Amino acid sequence: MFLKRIELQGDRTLPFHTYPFSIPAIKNIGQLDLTNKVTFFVGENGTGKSTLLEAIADKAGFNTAGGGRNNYYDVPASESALGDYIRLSWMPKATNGFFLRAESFYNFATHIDSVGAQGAYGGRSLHHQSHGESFFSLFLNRFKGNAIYLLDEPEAALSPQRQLSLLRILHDLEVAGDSQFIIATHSPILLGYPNAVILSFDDEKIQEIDYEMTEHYQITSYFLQHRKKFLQEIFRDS
Ligand SMILES: Nc1ncnc2c1ncn2[C@@H]1O[C@H](COP(=O)(O)OP(=O)(O)OP(=O)(O)O)[C@@H](O)[C@H]1O
Repeated sequence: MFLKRIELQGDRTLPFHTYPFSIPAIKNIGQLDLTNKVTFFVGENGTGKSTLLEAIADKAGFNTAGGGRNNYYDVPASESALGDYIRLSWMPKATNGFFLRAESFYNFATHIDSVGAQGAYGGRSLHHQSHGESFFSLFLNRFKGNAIYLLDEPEAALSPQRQLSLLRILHDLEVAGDSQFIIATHSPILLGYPNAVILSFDDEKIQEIDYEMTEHYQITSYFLQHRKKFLQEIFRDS
C-alpha cells in the first residue's frame, strides 16, 4: 500500500457551482481512506471517477495525459482541474507507477515511438498491435511491482478472456506485496476481483458498496439470465 488517504482541501471556499466541484461525489469527498491494495471506482457515467483518478495522477507526479513520471507529452484538455485541491497521504510515497487513460492511449503510443522506447513494451510499436494487444503489452511489460497503478477503464480494449488475464496480473502483483491499484471501471468481470474495495460515486458522497449491489453486477446478471424478457421491457412502446 502506498496511498492511504485523499482529502479535499479548503472545502468552504471552493467554487461549488463550477466543474469539478459541481459534481456531488467530488464536492463531498471530505476525507477518503484507502484500505486495500486494490480499489475500484464505480458509478454512472459522469459521476466523477475519471476526475478524481486524474487528480490523483497529477498529485502523484504522473503525466495526466497518461503514462508514468518520465513520459512527457501533451494531449489537449488533459490537465487536472482537481489536482490543486486535494491532498494525498502516502505511507510510503510511491516513486513508480503508471496512469492508464484509455481515451489517450493512442497519443501515449505515439510518444513511445517518438522516443524509441518500444523495447520496454515487448519490442514492437504499440501502434502495430491491436488496441487490446497494446494494452496488454503495457500490463505485461511495464507493470513490474513496487508501484501505484491508476487505471481508467482498462477493460475498454480487452476481450472477456483478456480481462480475466488482467485479473491474474493484478493477483500476481498484489500477492508480491508491493503494488497498489486504483481502477475506474464499468466491467463486472474486473469488479469481481476478490479482496478489493469498491467505491461507488453514485450518491452524494463516495461510499463503499458490495460487488453484488453494484448495477454492473445486477444489470449484467439479470440480462444474462433473462435476456429475452429484458429486451422486451426495453423495446416496449418503441
Ligand atoms: N474539463 C471539463 N470541464 C467541464 N466539465 C467536465 C470536464 N471534464 C469532465 N467534465 C464533466 O464532469 C463530469 C464528470 O466527468 P468524469 O469524466 O469524471 O466522469 P466519469 O465518472 O469518469 O464518467 P465515465 O464513466 O463516463 O467515464 C461529467 O458530467 C463531465 O461532463
